[in-house]
Amino acid sequence: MNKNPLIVALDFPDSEATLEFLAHFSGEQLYVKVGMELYYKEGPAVIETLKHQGHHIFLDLKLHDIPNTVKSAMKNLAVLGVDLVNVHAAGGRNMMEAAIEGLEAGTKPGAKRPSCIAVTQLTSTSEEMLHHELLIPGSLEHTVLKYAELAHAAGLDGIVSSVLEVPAIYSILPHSFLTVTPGIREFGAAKADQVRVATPRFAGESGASGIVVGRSITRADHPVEAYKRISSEWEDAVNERKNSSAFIKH
Ligand SMILES: O=C(O)c1cc(=O)[nH]c(=O)n1[C@@H]1O[C@H](COP(=O)(O)O)[C@@H](O)[C@H]1O
Repeated sequence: MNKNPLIVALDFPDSEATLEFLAHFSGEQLYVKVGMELYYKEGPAVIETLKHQGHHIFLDLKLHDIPNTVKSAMKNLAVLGVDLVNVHAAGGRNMMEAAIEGLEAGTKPGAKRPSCIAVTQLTSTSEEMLHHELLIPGSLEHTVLKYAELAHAAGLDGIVSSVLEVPAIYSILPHSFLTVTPGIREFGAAKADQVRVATPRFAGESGASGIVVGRSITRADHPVEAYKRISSEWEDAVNERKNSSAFIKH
């Protein structure tokens, strides 16, 4: 993953709507995320189109199945030549190891294997939901930390969590381990279905490796302005943090 990207979630119904949105950026190469909505409609063709336009791609299909199935599916995803893919850490260590094996098997000779990250607990999950619906006791942070440790032990490149858990993750894992954080909202903006949210500035101050931003940009009246405003808030905070004496280089 390139340094501290702002990843734009292309949560659109089809290629047409996606390309219409990207046209606002007049050829600028972005880091984009293709999720289930778009991929299940358009399949590999949309990945080809986005690659052709020069965008970096996070293919967010959140695999969660038995190890053998995940391994075979990841082999097929690696063939697409995307930059980043993901699984649910709740699938367990064997499943995450199988994901890496599949990606290695599917990566073309000489090409870089896609990075693979594990969703710890969705940013739409609250601690109350964790206890009463998922029946996981203890604090939400503790669960995220345990899943992050498991993902690290399985050889994954990082995790997805909310910004709120990032400092705790880096108290136990190296800074080379990626923390990709959705649930980003500008100050005062509506949370919608997200629970564990943070501003772009707080994400940068907390040491997140990257942020994922969807509706705040894709549904904005002026998407390019929203993108620029959010990315400069994020990048300024990242740079201030790196320049501060408290930042330890790993
Ligand atoms: O894996 C993800 O990208 C993801 C994990 C998570 O815990 N929470 C989460 O919101 N996401 C994705 O990040 C994006 C957030 O969208 P907005 O809430 O519109 O900014 C969506 O595409 C989600 O699918």
